[in-house]
Amino acid sequence: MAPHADDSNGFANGGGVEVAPTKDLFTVNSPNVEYTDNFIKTKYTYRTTAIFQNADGKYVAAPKETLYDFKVDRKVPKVGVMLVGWGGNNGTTVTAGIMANRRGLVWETKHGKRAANYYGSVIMGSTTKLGTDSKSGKEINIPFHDLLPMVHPNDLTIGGWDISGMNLADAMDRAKVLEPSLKSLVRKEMATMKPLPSIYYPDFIAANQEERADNVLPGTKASMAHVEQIRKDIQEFKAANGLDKIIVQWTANTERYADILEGVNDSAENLLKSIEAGHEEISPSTVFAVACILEQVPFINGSPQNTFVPGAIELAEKHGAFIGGDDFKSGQTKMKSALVDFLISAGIKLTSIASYNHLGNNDGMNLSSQKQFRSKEISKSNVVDDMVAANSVLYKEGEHPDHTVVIKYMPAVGDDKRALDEYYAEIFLGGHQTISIFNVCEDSLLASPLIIDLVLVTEMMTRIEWKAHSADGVDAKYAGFHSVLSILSYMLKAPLTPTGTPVINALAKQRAALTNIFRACVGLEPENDMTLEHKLF
Ligand SMILES: NC(=O)c1ccc[n+]([C@@H]2O[C@H](COP(=O)([O-])OP(=O)(O)OC[C@H]3O[C@@H](n4cnc5c(N)ncnc54)[C@H](O)[C@@H]3O)[C@@H](O)[C@H]2O)c1
Ligand SMILES: O=P([O-])([O-])O[C@@H]1[C@@H](O)[C@H](O)[C@@H](O)[C@H](O)[C@@H]1O
Repeated sequence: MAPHADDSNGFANGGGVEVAPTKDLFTVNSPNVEYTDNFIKTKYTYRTTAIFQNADGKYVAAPKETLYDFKVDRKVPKVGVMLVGWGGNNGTTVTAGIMANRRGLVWETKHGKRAANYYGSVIMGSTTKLGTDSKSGKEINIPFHDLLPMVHPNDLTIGGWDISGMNLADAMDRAKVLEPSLKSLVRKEMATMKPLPSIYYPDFIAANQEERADNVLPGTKASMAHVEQIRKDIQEFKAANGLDKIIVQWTANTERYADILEGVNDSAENLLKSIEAGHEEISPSTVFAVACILEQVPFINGSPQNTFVPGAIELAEKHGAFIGGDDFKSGQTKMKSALVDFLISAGIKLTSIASYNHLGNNDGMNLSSQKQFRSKEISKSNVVDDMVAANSVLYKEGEHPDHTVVIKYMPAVGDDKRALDEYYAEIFLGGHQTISIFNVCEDSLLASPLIIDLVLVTEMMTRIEWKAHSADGVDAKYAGFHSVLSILSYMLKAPLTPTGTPVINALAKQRAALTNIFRACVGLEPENDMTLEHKLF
């Protein structure tokens, strides 16, 4: 059914004039949803449960309703993605992958023909339940990408920076990720792509990376000149390609953690002063983040280091710029966040997690250096904290499973990481359950779809605004979501959240948050899977 035109208070009155149906896969017929040529406007009742504790310590639960107005810009812009570390395994793989999809390529492998796809992308490869068929009662599921007017990855323009000046065809060969038959089909176009020179502060990544650093800007410490050069690169890339919007992602090497120093990077003002002064504790990734924030371009960190020092977060909030991170959640950890959620929510007391992997790509070589490994060890270890803390039946205050993370560099296996995990748990009457998993992850083929999802969701968030709904029609101003995009957590190992807010790592909860926030933007209730229509008759 086509939507209705709005009435005086800006929302459909259910009896207005029909407007032309949109080209979207679906429309929502509701008095709380209005479609115009440019916007979807919804009046949304956000229902939660407020908990109070009375004098004798008992909880009192009270349903709570908060009214919001959401506004979605339906115009899909022309979007550019600039990758820091473009010449790496992920960067070359995601570039070739989008190229292959755009051209509908099919190539020969030893297992027969293979066609380009977006498997592993939650936005492009999964579906979401829209609702229940009013006649048959069957679930109606739609491609996740159709839930909101999102950019299509085939339409993305890709560029970026690398400390290695190798063109993307040669870098693709260096990465050793893709089949030769596929590489031959994209080689010509990839060879025309050359990363922009980048900033390189040797102390932040492993010394074994030095030999590829032949494409660097002058200076080995932070400087405003570096910030301005990155901003200029962004502006020129946007203009040269006729783009409406740019998203920047860090898929460069894992850096060591930066020390959080009072007066240096603890506030926006101090961080800018420190960059001006060339302080040696400011990392390349933080300089990129500052440049993007000042350029009002979203910056996403796909690596585990603490790019977003307190000063960077404050700067983003001050400028209303989007940031997100940290560390793509591609294989071993993604599985962990689902398995731990299953075990603990099933009342099984997980007591030990051993996560070992070895890999032979350049990332693995960089991680063979202890300081860079430590960044990864942190992001891979914290992923169970919320699930353990939520279950006081199994775990006493402060109690948690043993958890060890080991990563070894074994050049022979290249990008095909071998992950060996053991989950050991206590079960009924003193029994034990041991789950051992051997998992070969082709790391870059798992991470590249996440790079795409992070771009699509981040870009969509730049077109969503909200305000508190006021019944008396007082026109509060629309605003964007908080600068720290915690909605991205499904794609990330160590989700960055607004200061003081909880970190959710449980994979199902992360996906539900993404789904239901997008559903709210078209005026639909959260999916709860109660299916009472199939239980009460
Ligand atoms: N592939 C995965 O499964 C996966 C999963 C989670 C996180 N990550 C993270 O993503 C990042 C990239 O992974 P990868 O496998 O592509 O690594 P890679 O080593 O193949 O690529 C990193 C690229 O970054 C470049 N680089 C390093 N410092 C730079 C700088 N200051 N500016 C610009 N370029 C710079 C390197 O030259 C290299 O080309 C790593 O930090 C890795 O930990 C990867
Ligand atoms: O996402 P995930 O498979 O848990 O973690 C991976 C690690 O196991 C791997 O050693 C590292 O090189 C990748 O960058 C990635 O972080």
